[in-house]
Amino acid sequence: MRASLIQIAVNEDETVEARRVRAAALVREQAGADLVVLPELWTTGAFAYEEFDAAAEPLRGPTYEAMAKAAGDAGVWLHAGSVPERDPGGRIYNTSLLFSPAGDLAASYRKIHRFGFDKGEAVLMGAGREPVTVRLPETTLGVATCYDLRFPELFRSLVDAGAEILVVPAGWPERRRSHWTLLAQARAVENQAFVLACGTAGAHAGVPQAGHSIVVDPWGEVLAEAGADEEVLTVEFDPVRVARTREQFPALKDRVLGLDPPRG
Ligand SMILES: O=C(O)CCC(=O)C(=O)O
Repeated sequence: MRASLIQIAVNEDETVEARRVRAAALVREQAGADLVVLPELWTTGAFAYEEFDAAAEPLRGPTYEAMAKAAGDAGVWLHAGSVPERDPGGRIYNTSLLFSPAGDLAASYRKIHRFGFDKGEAVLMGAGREPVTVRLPETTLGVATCYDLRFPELFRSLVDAGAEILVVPAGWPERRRSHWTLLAQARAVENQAFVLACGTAGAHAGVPQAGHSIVVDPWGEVLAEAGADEEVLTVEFDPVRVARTREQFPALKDRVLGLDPPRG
């Protein structure tokens, strides 16, 4: 399986529309890949809180249209990253869009864990409730978005639903880059799954982005890692390695569920 992670730069000197056109062209250039991944909120930038309202679009809005066409033109499975989605009631969600190689919507996922504590995304956006997996011909993807990476129980639920490849678009800040790398490896090791984590480059709203998109195998080894700047990270791997790793080192089978509450 060949995957391309498009670590696009999100800078304020480019309009949303210009970046959308550029992202679609970058997706088309990946024809021949099986899976292409874009980062979180790459139209506005994950920290451009003041832009969310103006840039919010319906699920089937301009980003949907551009990405559906690009996936179909390239003939790839496309995780198109996330957009600020405005639902019919006016609420905004951080929603990921996934397309099949025919350009059809295969799934959408509303980010469950919103970042910002008592400000930013956490107050401006609604929270998703439903973990999402997507069945591909040879494997199953489980999806999560940025801050979700800190919540292992979400990833366990994806693995329980059959996920072998965990795809994590993000807009992770440079300031916590060490957490990004560490958590991507931890989610891969504990779930014995591939992790494909695609971040943004550049800087917006005064927040330099970490870049360093990363692909980790089910043994926790880093297969590929991007630098800080805009880059397409391409990697080949065999999803069968997930089943092999889980057979050869069957730690997932040793889970003890439904423990008593702690005493003390
Ligand atoms: O958890 C972090 O450190 C970064 C999270 C984040 O930036 C986000 O979810 O948008």
